[in-house]
Amino acid sequence: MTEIPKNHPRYESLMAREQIVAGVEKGMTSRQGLIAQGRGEAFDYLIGENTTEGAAYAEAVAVCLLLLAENPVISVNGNAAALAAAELVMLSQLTGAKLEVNLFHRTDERVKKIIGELKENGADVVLGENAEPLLPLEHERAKVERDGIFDADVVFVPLEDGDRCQVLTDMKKLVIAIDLNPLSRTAQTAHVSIVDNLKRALPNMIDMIPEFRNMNEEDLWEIVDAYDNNVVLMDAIETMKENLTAKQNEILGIDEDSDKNDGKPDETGGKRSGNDKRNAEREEARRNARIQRNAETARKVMMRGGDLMME
Ligand SMILES: Nc1ncnc2c1ncn2[C@@H]1O[C@H](COP(=O)(O)OP(=O)(O)OP(=O)(O)O)[C@@H](O)[C@H]1O
Ligand SMILES: CC(C)(COP(=O)(O)O)[C@@H](O)C(=O)O
Ligand code: BAL
Repeated sequence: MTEIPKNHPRYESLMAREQIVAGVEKGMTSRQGLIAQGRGEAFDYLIGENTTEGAAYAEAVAVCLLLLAENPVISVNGNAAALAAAELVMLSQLTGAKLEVNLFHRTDERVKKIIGELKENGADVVLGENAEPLLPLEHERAKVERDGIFDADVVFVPLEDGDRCQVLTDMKKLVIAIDLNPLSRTAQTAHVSIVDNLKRALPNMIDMIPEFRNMNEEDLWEIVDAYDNNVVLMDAIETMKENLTAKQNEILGIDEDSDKNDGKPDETGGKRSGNDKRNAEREEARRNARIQRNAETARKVMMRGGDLMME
């Protein structure tokens, strides 16, 4: 393993690479997983390598859904096991969700190794070894356990493929996905698409659990019902556009802050101008508008999900 100094500007991302490489060396992660991580990194760069407001919102709704579900299952693949085995186990213990290994590049050996890794991190039972081809798919992701993904009402699929995501939603399950690519078929198909790095999303979700754990079901449903996945996807794409525009302006030497100083000191001791204040107000208004739009259109998407669950 290459020693990565903690003060390296790309520390987190380089460490994740080391984890994925270690996962391949242990026989848990596929070599294709290295490429998938690279695609994720590219989108992470565009989103600013931070959890956006929209992603945090999706993470909160995902926690509510996992707490509401009767038979929630967390689907684990080779990348997720390499990046966050301990967090997956913790999330399963805190929400009562089962863990099931489900692989695209499936081999019995990899399934066993991933189960072993989850157990080493404290998991008691991990499904996946007795999977049968129960999903209408012509590849290995069709193999699921009857008591696990097949019977689940909510399936949490960190790093998922669009095909299975579609099939699971067709089976009237609620699907939560983590995918840094808001354009992927997975992100577009899931009911809750968390456009965030798996390594940030899982700890965030674990931290949120105490906030929601003692809420009654009605209040949790209210949060879920008010959610609109389209707003979250739009927000992720908008953030990427804004980041690209800011970089473009930087290259062009356009100083967005040039006319902002009118001499008023801000809380950091610097200067804060009327323009600056107006920009902050505009940003606030824009954020409120997004949330407003969200509230207005939310019911359509998640109520539909809620109805499906009731059927
Ligand atoms: N660490 C990570 N955190 C979050 N997302 C990630 C991470 N690593 C990879 N991804 C995303 O996971 C996805 C996994 O790759 P995969 O090849 O299955 O997607 P895909 O074929 O593009 O999916 P789809 O069928 O949904 O269009 C990629 O879209 C990538 O952006
Ligand atoms: C590499 C991976 C993201 C995961 O593969 P597995 O661990 O076999 O489910 C796969 O979905 C792919 O896109 O190639
Ligand atoms: N994204 C293609 C393979 C899979 O994840 O199922």
